[in-house]
Amino acid sequence: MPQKSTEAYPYAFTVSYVERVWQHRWRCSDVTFHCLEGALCQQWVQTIREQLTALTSRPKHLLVYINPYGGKQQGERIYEQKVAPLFTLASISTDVIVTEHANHARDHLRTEAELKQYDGVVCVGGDGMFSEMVHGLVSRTQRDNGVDQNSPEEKLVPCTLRIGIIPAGSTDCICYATVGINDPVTSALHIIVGDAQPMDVCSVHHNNTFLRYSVSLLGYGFYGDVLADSERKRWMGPARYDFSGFKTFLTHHYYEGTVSFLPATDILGTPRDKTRCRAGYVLLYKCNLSNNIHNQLCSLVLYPHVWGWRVIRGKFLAINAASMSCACPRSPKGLSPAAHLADGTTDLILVRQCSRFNFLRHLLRHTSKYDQFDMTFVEVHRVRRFRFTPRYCQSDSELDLRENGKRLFSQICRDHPACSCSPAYSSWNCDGEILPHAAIEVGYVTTPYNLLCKYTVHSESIQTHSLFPHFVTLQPCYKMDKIKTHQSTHNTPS
Ligand SMILES: Nc1ncnc2c1ncn2[C@@H]1O[C@H](COP(=O)(O)OP(=O)(O)OP(=O)(O)O)[C@@H](O)[C@H]1O
Repeated sequence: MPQKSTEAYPYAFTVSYVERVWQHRWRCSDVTFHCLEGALCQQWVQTIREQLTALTSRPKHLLVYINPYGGKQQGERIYEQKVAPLFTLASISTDVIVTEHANHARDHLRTEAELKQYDGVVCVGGDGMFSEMVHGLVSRTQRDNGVDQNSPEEKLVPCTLRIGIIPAGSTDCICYATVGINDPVTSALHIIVGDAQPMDVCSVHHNNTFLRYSVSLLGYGFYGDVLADSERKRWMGPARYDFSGFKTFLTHHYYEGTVSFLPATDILGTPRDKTRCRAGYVLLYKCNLSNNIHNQLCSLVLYPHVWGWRVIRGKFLAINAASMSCACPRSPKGLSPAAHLADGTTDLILVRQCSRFNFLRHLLRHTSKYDQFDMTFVEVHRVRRFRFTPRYCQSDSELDLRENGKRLFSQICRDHPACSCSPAYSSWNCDGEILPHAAIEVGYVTTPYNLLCKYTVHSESIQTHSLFPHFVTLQPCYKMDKIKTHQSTHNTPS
């Protein structure tokens, strides 16, 4: 600000706000307002403070878990340098726990954490850390409410606490699919402004025993085999996924079994919709419905009339259940581009036995804008529940798919000599973890918690550099000589 104006308006205050700088990337900017009178300045500060305090959706106290070993092992640095300063600016107090071992966050949330004192729980890490938090929080909520987690018939009780994720992992698919970008600052700003997005969770069972929750991808066949192989090659770092992916593609194993599912027949959207919705239901985007109508529609689809179970037997290269789009930087539209985050369904994608060339075409569709499901050997169903039973039933001694891959393979070939090329079982990849059973039942897809993030639905209509009505924080009222000078901005409260 020119020296003359500074003298004319000696009082000032600075407002920080969130700015969209490029597509889904957000940044914090600030603007300084200059006043003639100290009292007027103080009045402005006071009023804006009151407005900010009245915003109940914003978190004030957060519990933060940092995985120091996720991704490129930058979790602590990312938090200290990029996230903590923003939380401080927004007057958010935090309790920070740097995890010391796998499942530290899960067990702490499940048993010790004093959850009542927090407005949300945030993890700094990848999808594995996020899954730990989901397991800790959802398990604790079900236990506190007397829900039997082992029963696939039971619907999950919602958690009151919200969950946030700061991307610091290898793939960060959940962050990408919900925020639209893997950027720690953008995620921190979504958390600060209190954006929240309900999310579906599937509970996975075997013989009426709870195995795990899934929020993104349950994959048998191709994605299970890729994960199982890549786990044995951890020493290769992130390159292991490419290596194992290529190897699994070449082996081209198919698996026989029976898929039974309960179709979600009464909902309006389908997995082949062209439009995208990251806020629960597609009509919000298509017809610009008001939030009220959107909420009514969401509750409508949560209490549906359901038709009977359908059964499909066959030989499958892949069976995938996508509870969200599963978009990631490599597959910007994801495995099921039109999947909704919170409509109580999952998109069940069946890829039947086909030639390698056709399977390659199918995989390449994940990276293109063309319809993923427009192939004769691919079918997709929006379902509320499903089961899978492999053709050759397992005995319990054969179940340790994680560690005994080779032993299992030879055992299977012994037991099933007709099988000369494909093993009888694959593994289930459940959000990046291998399940110990091939026969599974997925309970009702429910929406038990809110994610502190949001993939803005009307993104196309918002101009870059637009000012969001979210004041992040307010600097105190200073005399002009105490604040930093902003040459480019000159705002004067009237
Ligand atoms: N202190 C720790 N030491 C070892 N392992 C940990 C620790 N804290 C968390 N973990 C485990 O590390 C696993 C991987 O972490 P995370 O998901 O953060 O990173 P990633 O696997 O690199 O990323 P992504 O899941 O996005 O590919 C998690 O399953 C978690 O259980």
